[in-house]
Amino acid sequence: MHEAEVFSRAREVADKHPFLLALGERVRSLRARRGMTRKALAQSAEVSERHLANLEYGEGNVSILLLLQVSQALQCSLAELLGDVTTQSAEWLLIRELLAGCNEATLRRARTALADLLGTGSSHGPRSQRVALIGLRGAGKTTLGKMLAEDLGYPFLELSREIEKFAGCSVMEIQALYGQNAYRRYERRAVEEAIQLYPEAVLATPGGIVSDAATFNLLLAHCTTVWLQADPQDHMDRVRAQGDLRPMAANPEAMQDLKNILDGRADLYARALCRVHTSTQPLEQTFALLRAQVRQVLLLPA
Ligand SMILES: Nc1ncnc2c1ncn2[C@@H]1O[C@H](COP(=O)(O)OP(=O)(O)OP(=O)(O)O)[C@@H](O)[C@H]1O
Ligand SMILES: O=C(O)C1=C[C@@H](O)[C@@H](O)[C@H](O)C1
Ligand SMILES: [Mg+2]
Repeated sequence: MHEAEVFSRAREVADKHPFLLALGERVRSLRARRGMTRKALAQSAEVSERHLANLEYGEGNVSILLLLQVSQALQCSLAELLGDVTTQSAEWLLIRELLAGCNEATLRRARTALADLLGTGSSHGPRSQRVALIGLRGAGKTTLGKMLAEDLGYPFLELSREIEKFAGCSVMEIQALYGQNAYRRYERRAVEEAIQLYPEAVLATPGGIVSDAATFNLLLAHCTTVWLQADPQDHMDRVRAQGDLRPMAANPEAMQDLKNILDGRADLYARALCRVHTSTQPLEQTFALLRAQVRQVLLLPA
């Protein structure tokens, strides 16, 4: 090849987006694994050979629907084409296959068995005497958490305050100055430190703690978790009653946003070991229900 030609080819590759180049490489390698010619794959995916060649060489910006057709023709998931970490080795692929189609109860058993195998589980031995209250804003984590800590004689820890101590500024400032990812790192560190320092404690956690799977896994593995539930209207009213009008500020859709967040997180909050609904009775009675459940789980006298 002429030197100028080599140079121009190298420029062409350098100009392509690395993600598209890697995507193309995965398509070629999967096609090879299936023993398909480009023509055969193009026919099966109902795309032109030209389109497929572009995809395989990282040219153009392939449409998501075309990618879906190619993944179906290759009998793999879109995640595999996109290079998701859970598809990046034979073992990952086999684990995915084992779990595909399992119902939620089986997945839960698999998760706890895996956590035990990896030494991060808690299903052996007595329940952790570290009680973590989770739930959306206004659920009652702080109020009920303090009451429970006093009743059990354990220290009470407000995780947001611990985060603020590390960061040297308020949660709002962390989020505004350093962003959501930095906030999540502080949150993880606060959970790790609480686990290390307090074998017995009641933790009030920030409402969004379930958003980070690694942090939430830590919490589930090392704490006795309780989901404090409430009706959306109660969440809203309680937060407003505390003088935080942010959810309402010039936002007529605040209630819908709150419901969406609650819906989006319900499946995660529901991983908690126990749950107490706080909208069905007044505070003192809710506390009695919480106290009874926690004492039963921790094998403490009623
Ligand atoms: N049945 C109930 N259970 C819990 N709290 C109740 C109940 N009825 C009324 N409340 C009131 O709701 C409020 C709950 O607020 P609290 O600050 O404890 O919630 P939180 O979960 O800590 O919220 P945040 O995530 O904003 O920290 C308190 O003022 C509490 O007195
Ligand atoms: O519910 C949420 O998403 C949040 C609740 C707060 O406690 C903080 O965790 C943060 O502001 C996010
Ligand atoms: Mg609170």
